Amino acid sequence: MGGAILEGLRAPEVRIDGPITVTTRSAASAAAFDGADDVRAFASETDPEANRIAVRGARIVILAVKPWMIHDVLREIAGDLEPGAIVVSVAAGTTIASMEALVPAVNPVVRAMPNTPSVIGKGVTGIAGGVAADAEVMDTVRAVFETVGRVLAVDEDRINAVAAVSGSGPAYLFLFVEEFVAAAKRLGFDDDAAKLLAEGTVAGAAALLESSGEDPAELRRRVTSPKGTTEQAVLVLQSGGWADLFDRALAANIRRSEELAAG
Ligand SMILES: NC(=O)C1=CN([C@@H]2O[C@H](COP(=O)(O)OP(=O)(O)OC[C@H]3O[C@@H](n4cnc5c(N)ncnc54)[C@H](O)[C@@H]3O)[C@@H](O)[C@H]2O)C=CC1
Ligand SMILES: O=C(O)[C@@H]1CCC=N1
Repeated sequence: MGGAILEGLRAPEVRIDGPITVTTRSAASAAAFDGADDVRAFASETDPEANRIAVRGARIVILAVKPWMIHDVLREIAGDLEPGAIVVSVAAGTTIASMEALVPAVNPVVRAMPNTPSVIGKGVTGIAGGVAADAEVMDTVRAVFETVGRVLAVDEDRINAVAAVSGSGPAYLFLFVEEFVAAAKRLGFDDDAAKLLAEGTVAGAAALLESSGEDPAELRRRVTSPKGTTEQAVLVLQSGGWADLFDRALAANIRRSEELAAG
């Protein structure tokens, strides 16, 4: 996810007082930035001080390690944070209070829940601030994530729900596409043809939804000729219990965030 945010931030139209400093675990990942003038990369595998060096002088520190690693990384960097530097975690199920307990009180903590379309500037990110995150801090964090898409500010008690909808949401869409392609293949299309038809349709429909600004129900109506073929397929799909399926899927997602928060 950190890489997706970085890709978005590096887009030519985005202006940042740089360079951006990143750390990765592996030296090979860091080496990918050799020669870049907009990114400095350090690898914790070869430089045990990597994270501490990286945060020195930074106004905003974005943590994108696995949820169960966030606290250890915060303990590692806490003493090197600039006074007032904003600490942003994108980790699922890691509470603001648990992070605030590990950094100086002068460092505002913000939780962000982005998603992978950030890599092409079409991300959706929910943000929630802790006790020291005043309006200026939230504006700054909003501005960072707006460089890679759209931003919704929420209270922290809604961030697990944001994760369930938009954070994980791309995976639901990709699962739909996988199933759609598989169904096309079962109708007799070879792999290439099934992908062209099914993936092309999903990509085209998503672009139409975005560019038209129309309600999806209206766009569906325009495809569904009365007494036509679409109507028959939609009736079958609607009989599949999607509301219950989605409710259960999102509830399972939120449950997992709660488990992660409980440790
Ligand atoms: N993948 C997604 O779509 C989303 C992920 N997230 C959150 O993003 C976080 C990362 O998830 P993924 O990107 O899926 O995992 P990932 O495993 O792809 O990335 C983790 C990164 O952390 C780096 N890393 C590991 N230990 C490190 C250390 N000690 N110091 C510096 N860097 C270190 C690794 O090199 C790797 O690049 C998680 O907390 C997850 O909850 C949030 C929203 C969406
Ligand atoms: O699967 C996960 O835990 C992360 C959080 C949201 C999307 N990916």
